[in-house]
Amino acid sequence: MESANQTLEELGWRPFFSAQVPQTDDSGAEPFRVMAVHRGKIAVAGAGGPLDIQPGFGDGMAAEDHPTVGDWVLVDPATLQITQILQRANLFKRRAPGGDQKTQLIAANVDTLFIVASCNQDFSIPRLERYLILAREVGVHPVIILTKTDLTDTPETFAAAARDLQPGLQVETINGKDPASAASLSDWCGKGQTVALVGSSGVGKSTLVNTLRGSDSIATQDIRKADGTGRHTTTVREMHRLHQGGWLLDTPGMRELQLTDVASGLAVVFADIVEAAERCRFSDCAHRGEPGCAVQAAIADGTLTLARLDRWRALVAEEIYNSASPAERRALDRIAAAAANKRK
Ligand SMILES: Nc1nc2c(ncn2[C@@H]2O[C@H](COP(=O)(O)OP(=O)(O)OP(=O)(O)O)[C@@H](O)[C@H]2O)c(=O)[nH]1
Ligand SMILES: [Zn+2]
Repeated sequence: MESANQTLEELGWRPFFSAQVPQTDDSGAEPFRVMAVHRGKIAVAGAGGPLDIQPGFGDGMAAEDHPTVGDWVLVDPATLQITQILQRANLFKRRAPGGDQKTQLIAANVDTLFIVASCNQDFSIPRLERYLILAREVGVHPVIILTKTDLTDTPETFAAAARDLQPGLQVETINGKDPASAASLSDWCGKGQTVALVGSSGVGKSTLVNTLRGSDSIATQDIRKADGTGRHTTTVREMHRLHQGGWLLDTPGMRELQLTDVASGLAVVFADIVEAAERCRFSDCAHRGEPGCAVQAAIADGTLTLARLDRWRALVAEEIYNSASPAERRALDRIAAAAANKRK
């Protein structure tokens, strides 16, 4: 069992969570971390070791009131029931596929989001920007990981372009196949640390995961092959132990997260444009040539590029669309179709 013999601190326990447990609580409920959510049971781990508990907590309540992997919960040792989900430091969720707007929880309490991209023709600033917006929206610390440094003579050019995205942004360049190179990520992968990773197909996420999990990942695979139970297929979401003692939350849902409802993340990543727009003469300025436009002024003096303004416009339009209800979307589709007809 991956989670055997961990102290609470090693599981990621910290003052943010302990402050939520009343000192005078005589219910006897103890903190556990949700390690995996299977179809028929929830695997948790606490100071006394791992435990399987029955699902059911939160039934009939909103999606957010259900436990998800990474959560800290209080469990009554007598009944083995969850009595409370502690307030989350952050929560990754998405709209369930299909038009019914249902929310699916992906992961909770992630310390660091690795945004993975590669140093080659796939490197894309707009794509990195989208993941950064997601990180800011969720409130998780982002670190940009640029893989495949061994395939380029100029990894620093890629790193510099990424660092330009936001002041103070952490950017690491690595060869994901080389454990010594990936060791530069230790700060975020040590005991008690929880990481998750996103990035498009082929950038080297699986490779990096295998390197970070080290012998554990090989051991786990071998066990799964040997017992042939196929239990992996019944696991919905799971925390994986990293070689350096941290935890990785890695699921397809996590890797493929899309932007939805990220208005505040957008405002943080494009704070320069938002701040300039506040200085425009007209409060409804479209920044398309109006007099007294501070955004156009920023472009003129070189502090803002037109390309960045265009990316912001496209993301704002997308955010409006994605956050709209199905009826609003149909209206937006009609407006777009009418505009396209006019241009013809
Ligand atoms: N040279 C080199 N190759 C790498 C590196 N990282 C990954 N690769 C290779 O790139 C290819 C894609 O890597 P994956 O780890 O499968 O990429 P992924 O992001 O998991 O892709 P998906 O599973 O499609 O999401 C594989 O052939 C890897 O061996 C690296 O740092 N250097
Ligand atoms: Zn303006």
